[in-house]
Amino acid sequence: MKHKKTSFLSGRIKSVTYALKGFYLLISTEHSIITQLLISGFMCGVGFYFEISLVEWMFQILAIGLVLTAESLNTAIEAVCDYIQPNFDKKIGFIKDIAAGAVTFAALTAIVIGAIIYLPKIL
Ligand SMILES: Nc1ncnc2c1ncn2[C@@H]1O[C@H](COP(=O)(O)OP(=O)(O)OP(=O)(O)O)[C@@H](O)[C@H]1O
Repeated sequence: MKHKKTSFLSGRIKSVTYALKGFYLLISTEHSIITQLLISGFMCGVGFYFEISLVEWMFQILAIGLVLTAESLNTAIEAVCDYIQPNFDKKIGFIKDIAAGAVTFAALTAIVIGAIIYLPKIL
């Protein structure tokens, strides 16, 4: 699809506007993202409770960002799949499964980071 030629600056501003629109759509309509945000908020509360260090906060925030990013990309892949093939299709099932697998990678990483931060404080 051809777009009208825009200047570098207005092109960048438009891109940021679309990205913010996507961000708003994710946090306001996608249940998986809302669930992850609630878990992230809870983990931040736990972080304040245990008064974790600056470095621990940095790792926790990185882990949260990693999971939210993976979940968001998975949501986008699911949306593309549902758009191009709304009916049952083995290949679509495979694509959705591996996209969900990517979220599992991120979630496992976050769990390990959480364990490294909190287990010594609990045990
Ligand atoms: N069109 C399809 N054809 C074949 N298998 C599908 C199809 N749609 C979904 N599946 C299977 O169902 C699983 C869940 O798909 P779905 O799109 O419901 O993801 P979800 O993670 O449950 O979605 P949500 O993020 O909305 O909760 C997929 O991983 C895949 O195995």
